[in-house]
Amino acid sequence: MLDMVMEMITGADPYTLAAVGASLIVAVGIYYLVFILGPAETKGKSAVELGGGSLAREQVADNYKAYADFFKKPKEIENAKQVPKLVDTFYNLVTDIYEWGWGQSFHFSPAITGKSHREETRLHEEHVADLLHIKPKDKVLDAGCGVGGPMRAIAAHSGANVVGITINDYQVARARSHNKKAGLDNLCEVICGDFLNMPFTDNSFDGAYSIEATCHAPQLRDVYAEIYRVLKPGKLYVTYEWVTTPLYRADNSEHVEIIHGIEHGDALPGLRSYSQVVDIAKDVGFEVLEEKDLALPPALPWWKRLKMGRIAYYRNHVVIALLSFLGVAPQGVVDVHEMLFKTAEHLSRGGETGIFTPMHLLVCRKPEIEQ
Ligand SMILES: C=C(CC[C@@H](C)[C@H]1CC[C@H]2C3=CC[C@H]4[C@H](C)[C@@H](O)CC[C@]4(C)[C@H]3CC[C@]12C)C(C)C
Ligand SMILES: C[S@@+](CC[C@H](N)C(=O)[O-])C[C@H]1O[C@@H](n2cnc3c(N)ncnc32)[C@H](O)[C@@H]1O
Repeated sequence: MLDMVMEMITGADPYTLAAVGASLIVAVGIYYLVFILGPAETKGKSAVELGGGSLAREQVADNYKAYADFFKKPKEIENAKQVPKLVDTFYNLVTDIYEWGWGQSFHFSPAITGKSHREETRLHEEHVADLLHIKPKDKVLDAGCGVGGPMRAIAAHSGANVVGITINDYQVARARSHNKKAGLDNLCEVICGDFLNMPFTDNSFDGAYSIEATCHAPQLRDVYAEIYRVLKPGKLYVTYEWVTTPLYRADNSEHVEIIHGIEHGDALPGLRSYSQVVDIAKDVGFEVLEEKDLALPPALPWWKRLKMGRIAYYRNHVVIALLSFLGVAPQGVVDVHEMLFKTAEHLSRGGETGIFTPMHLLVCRKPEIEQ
């Protein structure tokens, strides 16, 4: 075999040799970009597998257009009833890219010196379990569970049974497969449904949490009321909320532009302020035991990783554009990636200016005796 190759090489004219050499270099370069260098953090997804979730590949471009048009003016969304459907579309479009470029937990965490992104994420998730005081055999709700990164950490840390709900059926399939691989499918269950109208009986959970998910609700009151309904009296609900902080000024055009950019790139029907979320929690009947922006010092910037990743995102963009050009990735994925690229910029600016936080903590209790 080797003899044959040597003969081909020594017998070939210099032009053929140069062409073969150049093709080899390009092929090795593409392989290196896509498979070796890969994304910022590869977690069970490779670039060649990027798709549109439950959408057929030819539907991706049109769905992106429908999404982008709908969330153009988030604060003026006329038909709030359509929001969950468009949020579902959003997660069909972004779930693969999130897993590929971020990991299995779709949220931010305070940076911690000397800790990896994975460790910071796990600690931020275990904090929820600790605040809930949950124990083995408890039944806990994860409202807006994504592909289940937090549920696995919380189940493993506490031994409790976690039931997750997400509007997106592609995420259900991903979460179930990850649960099985992690050997946690005995503790973690995932269903597809709307957290504004959950298929669970009243007073049936020993605890509930939501991590960076209720911001997708057109009316926060509706999701809080549902969580209140399914919680047993005396039990706790912990949430990490996306909100504007006291530093946000509605008459500052830069602030307005940043918040609008965050809403548009993250399927949000209008961000709420930190004080609104507390008022709404109290309004639906919760006692608010603790309220705190976990992003404030001494916590280190949650947006650090987002900002530091910029070079990797350029590289990801090249990889996605190439795969789309070759017909491997569906049409429209490049636009989705570009939208995420822009939202990363808006999120970082929201963090740097201090006008936005993705981790406004609320610890709420459903009273033993309802008022
Ligand atoms: C809570 C929500 C999602 C929070 C984050 C998990 C995601 C918000 C923005 C996302 C990303 C932005 C840039 C992408 C980058 C261009 C790409 O190359 C790799 C993936 C990103 C880093 C992506 C990863 C997930 C986010 C950080 C919302 C939606 C309420
Ligand atoms: C940013 S992801 C966070 C996922 C998960 N909490 C995590 O931290 O990895 C938001 C999640 O909320 C879910 N979600 C949004 N609106 C929903 C709705 N109306 N009903 C159920 N889930 C919803 C999305 O499907 C997604 O899983």
